[in-house]
Amino acid sequence: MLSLGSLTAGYDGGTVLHGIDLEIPAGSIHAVVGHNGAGKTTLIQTVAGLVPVSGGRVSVGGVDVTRLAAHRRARAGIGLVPQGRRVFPGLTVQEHLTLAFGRGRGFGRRGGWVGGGGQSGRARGEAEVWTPESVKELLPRLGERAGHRGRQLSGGEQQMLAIARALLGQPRLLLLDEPTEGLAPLIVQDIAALIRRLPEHGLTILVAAPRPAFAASVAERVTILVAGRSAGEFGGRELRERPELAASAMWHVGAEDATSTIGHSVEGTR
Ligand SMILES: Nc1ncnc2c1ncn2[C@@H]1O[C@H](COP(=O)(O)OP(=O)(O)OP(=O)(O)O)[C@@H](O)[C@H]1O
Repeated sequence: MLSLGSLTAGYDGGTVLHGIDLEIPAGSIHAVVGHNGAGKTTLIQTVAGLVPVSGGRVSVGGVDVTRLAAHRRARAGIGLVPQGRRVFPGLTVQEHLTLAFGRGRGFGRRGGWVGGGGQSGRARGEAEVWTPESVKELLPRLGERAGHRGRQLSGGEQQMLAIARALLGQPRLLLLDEPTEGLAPLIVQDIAALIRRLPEHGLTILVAAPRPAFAASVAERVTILVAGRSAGEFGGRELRERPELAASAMWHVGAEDATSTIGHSVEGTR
């Protein structure tokens, strides 16, 4: 579904991602883990089309979208839940949902790769078409809070609203950037349970998270990012059973030259 090949990207100030390779099958959950500044947000935003690619390729559903602008990727079915949630403090939950639904109408149904490479205008394969009502069924708390304004919501409720808003863009690939940032442990479990259920609704997920334990609790596969490079890919189950594998990959490549030590550190931890 999502395929990154030798992806290099960054900002005017310099390259942040150095040759990332990643394959995420349709309907699966993949997490990318790393310390602050490792490049998780840059990776998510590069897939969303918000950070320019300087080398390599991004393809979704077999179609190369490397040169496609962000708004066209959104229309084609790439949804983003940004870091920090970006909920409007003065708008109610219902207003957020209504606006997102209006904006997302027709999203996810255009672009060659949607619906298994169908033609423009063709309906999306089996992925769900979300409405404000159906996202409130998925997230009953939002129904209970429909009349509350953004600023009255807890951090967990704001995160649910941010996810609901992205779903109303009718994505098939959903990118989540640090969805548990600043949340209490019990709420983190709720968000994890929610993310695990999303593939049942036809979604493929890429989630960025600082903590390997959270990543391993939601994802089938976990990539460890160190200084903009992959320092290893593990099974979620493998990391749940042997959390030291992630710690080792994250810490062995530190002050030393990342390029020369990554291969060694990954080999040494398997
Ligand atoms: N808009 C920007 N312009 C220039 N450099 C940036 C920009 N955003 C991030 N960077 C740099 O890119 C590198 C990777 O940052 P990024 O935010 O992708 O990391 P991260 O893993 O998401 O970290 P965090 O957990 O702190 O969000 C850092 O060195 C950062 O300073």
